[in-house]
Amino acid sequence: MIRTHRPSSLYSQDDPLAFVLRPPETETEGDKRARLQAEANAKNISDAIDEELKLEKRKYDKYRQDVKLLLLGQAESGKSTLQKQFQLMYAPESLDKERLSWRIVIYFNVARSVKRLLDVLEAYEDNPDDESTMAEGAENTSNSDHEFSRPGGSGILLGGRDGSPSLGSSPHESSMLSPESGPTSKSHDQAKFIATLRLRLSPLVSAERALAERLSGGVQVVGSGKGSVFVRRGWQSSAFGTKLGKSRRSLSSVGSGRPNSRTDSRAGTRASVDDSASASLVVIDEVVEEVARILEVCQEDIKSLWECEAVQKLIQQRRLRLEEWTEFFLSDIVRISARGYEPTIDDILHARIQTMGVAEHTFEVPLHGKSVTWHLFDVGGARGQRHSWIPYFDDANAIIFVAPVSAFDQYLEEDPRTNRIDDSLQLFTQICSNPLLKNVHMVLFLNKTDVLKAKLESGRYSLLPDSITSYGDRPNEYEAVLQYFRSHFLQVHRRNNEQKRVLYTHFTSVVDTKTTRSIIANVRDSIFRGYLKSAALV
Ligand SMILES: Nc1nc2c(ncn2[C@@H]2O[C@H](COP(=O)(O)OP(=O)(O)OP(=O)(O)O)[C@@H](O)[C@H]2O)c(=O)[nH]1
Ligand SMILES: [Mg+2]
Repeated sequence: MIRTHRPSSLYSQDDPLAFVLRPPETETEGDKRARLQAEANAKNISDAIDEELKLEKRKYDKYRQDVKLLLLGQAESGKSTLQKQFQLMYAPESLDKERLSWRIVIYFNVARSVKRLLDVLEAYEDNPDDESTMAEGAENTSNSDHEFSRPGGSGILLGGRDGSPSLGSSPHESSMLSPESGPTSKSHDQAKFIATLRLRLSPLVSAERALAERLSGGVQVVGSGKGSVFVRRGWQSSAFGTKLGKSRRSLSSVGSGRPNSRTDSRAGTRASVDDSASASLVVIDEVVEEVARILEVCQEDIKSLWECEAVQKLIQQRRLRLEEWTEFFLSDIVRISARGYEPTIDDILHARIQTMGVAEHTFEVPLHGKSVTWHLFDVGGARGQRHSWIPYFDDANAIIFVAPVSAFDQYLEEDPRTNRIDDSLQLFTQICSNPLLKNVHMVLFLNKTDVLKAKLESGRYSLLPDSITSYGDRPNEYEAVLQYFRSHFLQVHRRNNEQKRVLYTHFTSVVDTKTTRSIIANVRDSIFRGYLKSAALV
């Protein structure tokens, strides 16, 4: 019946394709065999392609059902540290296997911190009365007009109003130099002491550049802060795959800027490396071994530098502001410099290296006796990195936005005019209002609460109206400050919440494994509730 409605040519008894493809009448037996063989080969290839497509489709269908979680937030907010906590919880053996490869990062953190202390002392020696004498990374005093700026760039960040600190007086220093009494000879001896330390520590300071190059594979990221070192996912295996006995690289051979080919070629692409695979290499690197030897020799000098009165006084006066990891590693330098040192999990959680692009980590997370694959996307948070987040917005199920509440007195490394809390609020506004993310489960981590607490308890920091314009007459106490910052973030969310979605907020210190574990479990459950609903499994 249907036939009658169709053009007659379609109902021809002869298949036109078969007609064209039919063998020539002159085909010999040999030709026929060859033709049949070619047809069989073509069919095999076609079947293989079909199978591959089916596999891809299955993978894609599964990927669609997996949980995709983005960790977003500005640089240094704690995203990668949170990723390590996920790894510790759901793939602990992979973090354990990576343990040795973290040595280079920790050594780099130590070398850079030592260099920084020496730079500050030098600047200070040259100009002891200049309150703006501070090292790189110290706060900028100028021209921001946001809520968290200091009115008129006043001295809240500078401190140091009670005269010039005197240099040096650690036990090691006294025993070395036996300073004479009297201010002139003391300051002379102290200057000599610092000069001696500078000389003794020069191999470590020189090694800093070599370590940076080794870590970054010579890749320089423009516009992302002074001297920052970025790594991609998988750096543990790709950057230090040189095993002893094969093409050794020593301190003297680095500095050529030779890029690591894998690190380079993947720029702008998704970097996805299986955790267990990347971690299984035993990494022995000549550069690292040489730095380990230098550290072993220098440990007492580093300790003296760290404990010396000049440094401690500059810290007290907030003329020298140190990052969390500097304090953590220098306070424990003897352990870290010991022969055969292996980083602990706590060391790994405190180690600092900037993330480049977007790094995907995959975990199997248990759910009702089964397991669901979670893809965790840890992004680089510096301004120059943020463009790379966007391709991941499309199919994200959940976001953890990490905002460091301790950063109220800090400015972006990549833009010293922007206060870090302001930047976090602006970024959070963009995330909350992004139409691609309107159905995403949103979690906010107000992080580095331990650092905030320590700052406030030191009595050296204040949020009173002279430092933050809208703080009003609230008390300068931890709880009040936390609630104040929380209310700012909640307000941003409320103003950009047409979908009436819930915002789950947590006060966190993601270097603290115990508390972070229970927060992760909480976040996992809330994400799963949404996941089950959307997967129509309940
Ligand atoms: N004390 C303390 N230190 C923290 C906390 N969270 C992160 N850190 C430290 O802050 C430094 C920066 O943390 P990362 O996790 O590398 O920051 P990130 O957000 O991944 O930074 P980018 O990769 O540059 O975007 C590391 O040395 C961490 O150990 C915290 O809650 N408390
Ligand atoms: Mg990171």
